[in-house]
Amino acid sequence: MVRVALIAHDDEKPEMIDLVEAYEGVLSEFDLVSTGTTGKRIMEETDLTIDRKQSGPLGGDTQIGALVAEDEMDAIVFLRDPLTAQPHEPDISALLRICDVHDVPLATTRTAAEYVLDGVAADIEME
Ligand SMILES: O=C(CO)COP(=O)(O)O
Repeated sequence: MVRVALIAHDDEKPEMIDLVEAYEGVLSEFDLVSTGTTGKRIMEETDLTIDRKQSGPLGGDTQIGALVAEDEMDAIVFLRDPLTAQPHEPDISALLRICDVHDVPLATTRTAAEYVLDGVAADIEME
């Protein structure tokens, strides 16, 4: 099954909820993983089931990075807040880097996320 991670910083969580509601049908076909609070919010607002890792500042990005390193992730949607410093910036950078290393598609904005999710869904349909 296709495995997709959903992560959003606090200021981006409303955008993530809006995106997930628009793509709920597509996302319901995927095996979803998320950082703690993002996953909690998504499950409160939708019928999706998500494997919630730790909250980002407590290691959630690192846990998802480990899945990328083990070639267990197919795509990452990470709606980052570009205007606010995060205490766990090293973990965030490490996740972005390991996605580059393993060539895992990573979207950090709403529009990029739509392209990535549409692409992953199209790949499934072609199989
Ligand atoms: O901080 C995050 C990603 O770096 C997101 O963590 P939460 O989903 O727990 O808010």
